[in-house]
Amino acid sequence: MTLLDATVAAIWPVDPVAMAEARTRQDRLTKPRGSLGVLEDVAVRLAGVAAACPPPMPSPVALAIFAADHGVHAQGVSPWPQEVTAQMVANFAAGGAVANAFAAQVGASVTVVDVGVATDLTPVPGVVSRKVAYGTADLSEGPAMTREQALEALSAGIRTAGDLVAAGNRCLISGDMGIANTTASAALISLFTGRDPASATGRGTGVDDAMYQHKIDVVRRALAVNGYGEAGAVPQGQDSVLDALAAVGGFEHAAIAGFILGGAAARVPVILDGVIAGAAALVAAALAPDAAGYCVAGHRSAEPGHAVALAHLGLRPLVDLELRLGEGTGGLLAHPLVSAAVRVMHDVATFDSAGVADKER
Ligand SMILES: Cc1cc2ncn([C@H]3O[C@H](COP(=O)(O)O)[C@@H](O)[C@H]3O)c2cc1C
Ligand SMILES: O=C(O)c1cccnc1
Repeated sequence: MTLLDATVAAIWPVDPVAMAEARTRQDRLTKPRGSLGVLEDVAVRLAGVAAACPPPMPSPVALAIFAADHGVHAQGVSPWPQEVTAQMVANFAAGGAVANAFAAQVGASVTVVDVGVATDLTPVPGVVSRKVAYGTADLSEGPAMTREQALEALSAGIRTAGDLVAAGNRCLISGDMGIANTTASAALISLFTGRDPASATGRGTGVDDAMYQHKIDVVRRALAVNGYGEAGAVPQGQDSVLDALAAVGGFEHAAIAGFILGGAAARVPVILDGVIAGAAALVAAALAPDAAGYCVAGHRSAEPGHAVALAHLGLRPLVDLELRLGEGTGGLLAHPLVSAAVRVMHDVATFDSAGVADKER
């Protein structure tokens, strides 16, 4: 049995009994019923994740940033040079990126994992090496990776989640770094939702109008060249899903999909970041439909494909601040909201215990 098979087999639906208990408890707390809006749903979901009411506080919390490079960069789909991936990895390890600042603000640890950066990062201290290859092949000319490589990158994510949970973490946040990865994200989202590439593709780090049209064409070509040009080709079954991921994904997408599966198998919530995480979550849910229940959508990115992915997954984003950075920044910002939602379940008195009169029925 592969690590992926064992992980998928360990994923159960979120617990309906704990969720019903949590919903009942919400209604007994000293507040008008439903007055905490979406936060009540978050608390109920976390009860289902942990199969416990109240659920444990989502801390300690760990961010994992998965970094990789993309052959499709050669098509001119990003205004930034590919070397920025490796340079930003060094920046994460040195504590100098926005993700580090937000992580410090919310008390999250930061783990940086090289799953496929195009340069040798072994000399960089503080980077975990789970490198599958030195970047993917160009997805607009053929498969970005082999099925074996996709499986290896998925396993890297599963192992990272397993290590972080074994170290005592009770909440995981996904992060990404990979110049040109919004192109692979668009291709995955288009492929797994059946939506046209034009509605799944965004401007990433800020391409101009001409480059944006070209980027949509590249995504279209990627789907066609890999045999997904026809509508209704949404993959079903593990081998088909792995082949689709291998065809148009990135190593960090595969790793984040594995990270989600690893969190779900351990009954630990995974707060998703932006469009890269959204694309990866589609892959995770295609491999194990129950995994989506373990995810909280941290935010909605400015990338149009992100909303498409979240709608397909049935996830409602908690924060909408027009962020378009990645790294885990949107997931980190949502963590205090998730914590507050759960703390309510622990700390707030019930009408009975506090002697507060309930409204007349
Ligand atoms: C300095 C810098 C820091 C970043 N941190 C995250 N990204 C984000 O932007 C990249 C995707 O955008 P595109 O597909 O347009 O290349 C990814 O690396 C993503 O993590 C960054 C990008 C840059 C330039
Ligand atoms: O949605 C994101 O996370 C995102 C958007 C643009 C560039 N990088 C990441």
